[in-house]
Amino acid sequence: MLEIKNYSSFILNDISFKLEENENLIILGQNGAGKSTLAKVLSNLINNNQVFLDNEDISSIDDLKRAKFINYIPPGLTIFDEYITLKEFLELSFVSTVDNQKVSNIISLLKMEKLKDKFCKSFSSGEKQLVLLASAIIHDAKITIFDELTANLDINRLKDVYDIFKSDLLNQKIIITHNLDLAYALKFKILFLKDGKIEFFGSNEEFFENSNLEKFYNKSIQKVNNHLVVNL
Ligand SMILES: Nc1ncnc2c1ncn2[C@@H]1O[C@H](COP(=O)(O)OP(=O)(O)OP(=O)(O)O)[C@@H](O)[C@H]1O
Repeated sequence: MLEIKNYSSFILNDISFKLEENENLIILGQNGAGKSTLAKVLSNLINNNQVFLDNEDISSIDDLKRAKFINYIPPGLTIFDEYITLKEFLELSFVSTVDNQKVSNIISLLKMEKLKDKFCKSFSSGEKQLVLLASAIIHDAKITIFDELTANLDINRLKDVYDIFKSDLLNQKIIITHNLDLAYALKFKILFLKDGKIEFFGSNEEFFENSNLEKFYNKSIQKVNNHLVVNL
């Protein structure tokens, strides 16, 4: 169980919520609402004493154990080594012993065989996001937080990632996204942030009722015959 209690800062305002074991969450909200900041608080990249994993303050857990518990995947891949290949990068993603078979399996799962021995620095933005996903699967944390993982993916890749999110390949997931079709299709619980405050925390079904869509997105999106329609 993951819990945050009364967290406030100059960006976030009195944040409290609880996620049960293996309950997945989607975090929505406008640009600058505080989604990435909340993710960094939850993973203790922004140090605090208000986040608890199974009632244990995560700031008191040693770094290695915390890395196994919660993994924050940033929106972009930062590569410090110009000459690191995909295969080498993934080998570094293991928290403990490297399993080369697992690396090969993930590379074929994500259809990245052609990139295996190429330098990550040369990858396109979508490919870099797939590297981040592959790394998260290998890392295999109890909770993985994805910050805009799908922003640069084509529709086929988006479907692949959707299938992975729906599968048991990863444990508990927290997904920050601006893609409402993805959020709607995943059916995970929703947290909506506005100006650093939680405006909604509840079921996917309730969030995507037309009355809530109007409240949170004005008239720019509507549900018609169970499909989301954007009005630009
Ligand atoms: N280190 C910082 N110092 C000062 N202000 C910051 C810092 N980090 C974030 N902010 C501000 O806090 C607000 C929330 O930022 P955050 O990145 O959490 O938003 P977000 O909801 O993830 O936005 P987006 O959807 O655009 O990625 C923004 O106005 C941002 O400028």
